[in-house]
Amino acid sequence: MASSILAKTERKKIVFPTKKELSEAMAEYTAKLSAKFCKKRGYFTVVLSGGDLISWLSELLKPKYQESIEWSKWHIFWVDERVVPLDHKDSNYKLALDGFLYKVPIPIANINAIDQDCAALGDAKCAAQLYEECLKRLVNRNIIRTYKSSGFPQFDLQILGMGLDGHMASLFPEHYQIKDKANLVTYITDSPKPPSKRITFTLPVINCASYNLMAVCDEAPADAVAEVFNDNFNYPAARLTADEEAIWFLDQAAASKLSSQ
Ligand SMILES: O=C(O)[C@H](O)[C@@H](O)[C@H](O)[C@H](O)COP(=O)(O)O
Repeated sequence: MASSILAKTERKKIVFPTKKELSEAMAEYTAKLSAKFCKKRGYFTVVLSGGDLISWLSELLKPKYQESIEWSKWHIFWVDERVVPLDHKDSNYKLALDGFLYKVPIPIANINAIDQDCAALGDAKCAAQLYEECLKRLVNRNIIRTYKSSGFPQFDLQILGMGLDGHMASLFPEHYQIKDKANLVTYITDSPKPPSKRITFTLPVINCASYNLMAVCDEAPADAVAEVFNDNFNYPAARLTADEEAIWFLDQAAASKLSSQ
């Protein structure tokens, strides 16, 4: 069902001189979309991943955003999560909570973590199934929109990072999860990036989002960035599209291997 409903947009990019400017732009981008969606539908659905970008998002803690953003209308999700107890240092939920979410007035009921029992037991399959059910419940309550008439969840903004091997979310090269078009959420128990057990949105769900912002900094991922911009689809991140806009925010170092900047 999913391949026919995949959203398609051109891949865009903006290169920033430094990480600081990139994180300021990321906060501004997020705040503008928050205003747009809160006005339009009274909700803003935001999907986070793990990694460095959470620290870049702390720009949103600045007073101008603290005061202007309608935090009570935000609903938070994770594009991927490590299946570890929610208070474990490897948990993406804990990372975002400590780094940013605790410090803004988003109602706790709007923060959609994976099931804590599955997480504590390290049961990735169960965690993926329950997270998919959670998405479906929120679709039924009209908090998450659906992409056209497909029934696929459509998030307002998804903020992603990319690994050195070109993975995004927990969709890794040469792992079957990248081909899953039947489920909304799937799982992996042999992730090349530790920890090994994770859940992840599938590619159709990722690409149905209205706005996908991929943020990559530093020299280490520069080769992978160049592969993506050469359309090397063995790199999962090269498959990122969106309904409205799929945009890459790069710092100068991450963009250093691109043929044109
Ligand atoms: O939980 C995770 O590991 C991720 O969601 C993963 O997809 C991450 O976003 C990239 O690996 C980039 O991570 P860094 O920013 O740490 O390089």
